[in-house]
Amino acid sequence: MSDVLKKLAAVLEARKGADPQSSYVAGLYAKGLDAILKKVGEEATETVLAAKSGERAKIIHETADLWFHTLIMLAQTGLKPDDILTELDRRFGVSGLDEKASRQGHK
Ligand SMILES: N=c1c2ncn([C@@H]3O[C@H](COP(=O)(O)OP(=O)(O)OP(=O)(O)O)[C@@H](O)[C@H]3O)c2ncn1[C@@H]1O[C@H](COP(=O)(O)O)[C@@H](O)[C@H]1O
Repeated sequence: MSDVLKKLAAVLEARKGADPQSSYVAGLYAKGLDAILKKVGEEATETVLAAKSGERAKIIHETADLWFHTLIMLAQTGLKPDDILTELDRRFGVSGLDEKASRQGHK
């Protein structure tokens, strides 16, 4: 799968030292965690409405906005996408689905 999450997370880290006037992300950091969480909440609502509309392009656009703002939230709280991917990977392993998937792959 694409490593865009990792690349984007690196850009978001770099924006921590940027002028808030020069960058949307730096501007959000400057406003603080509450402002970031407000955006996450708004984007989550917009994603739900998009899914209800059933419009594929809208769902993709709003989910991208939600993921993007979630990545900013993670950066602000000292976390990286890998922390979440590791947790999902662990759950996948616990469910036994990875073993089943690899067995099917070897059929
Ligand atoms: N992926 C994104 C991205 N997705 C969404 N957005 C911004 O997130 C905001 C989404 O807010 P809304 O949907 O509410 O739309 P809006 O009404 O225009 O925004 P608001 O006025 O409500 O803030 C918009 O301003 C978008 O421009 C993004 N801004 C930046 N990026 C990436 O982040 C990187 C760093 O961005 P800068 O910090 O701006 O350089 C860039 O290189 C891009 O790759």
